[in-house]
Amino acid sequence: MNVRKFFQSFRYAMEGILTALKEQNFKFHLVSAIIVILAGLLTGLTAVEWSIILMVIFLVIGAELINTAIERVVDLASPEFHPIAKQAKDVAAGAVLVFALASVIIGLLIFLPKWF
Ligand SMILES: Nc1ncnc2c1ncn2[C@@H]1O[C@H](COP(=O)(O)OP(=O)(O)OP(=O)(O)O)[C@@H](O)[C@H]1O
Repeated sequence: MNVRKFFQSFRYAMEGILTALKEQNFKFHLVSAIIVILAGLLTGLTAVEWSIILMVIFLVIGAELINTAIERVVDLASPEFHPIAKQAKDVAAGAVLVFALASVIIGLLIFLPKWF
């Protein structure tokens, strides 16, 4: 195993995350994640509940990263307006929305019984 190459790939992945950080939607997901983690700390969650909450947070952020990558590739391949380019971007955005909706439902299922 080439350790140097492994760490270089890690650095590139971190650069990708920093690039996506400039996206408004990515910032929104990060702030939401911080609020949910603070709410979890204040509420008190079991290990299983923390695992589920952290999993959905990372899934939404991962989906947003893939969405940003798709946006960039579409912009590169189709700088001019094209209906297929629109479909690609909108479907990718739809995927993030599906993950985000699932995370909201899961969050409510975990937090609401503890609060009320
Ligand atoms: N090259 C394109 N061809 C066709 N439709 C596009 C193209 N670029 C963006 N769109 C569409 O225009 C709408 C608005 O896109 P907008 O520019 O606000 O965001 P985005 O391009 O999807 O993301 P970002 O601005 O973060 O790169 C969306 O429905 C998107 O799919």
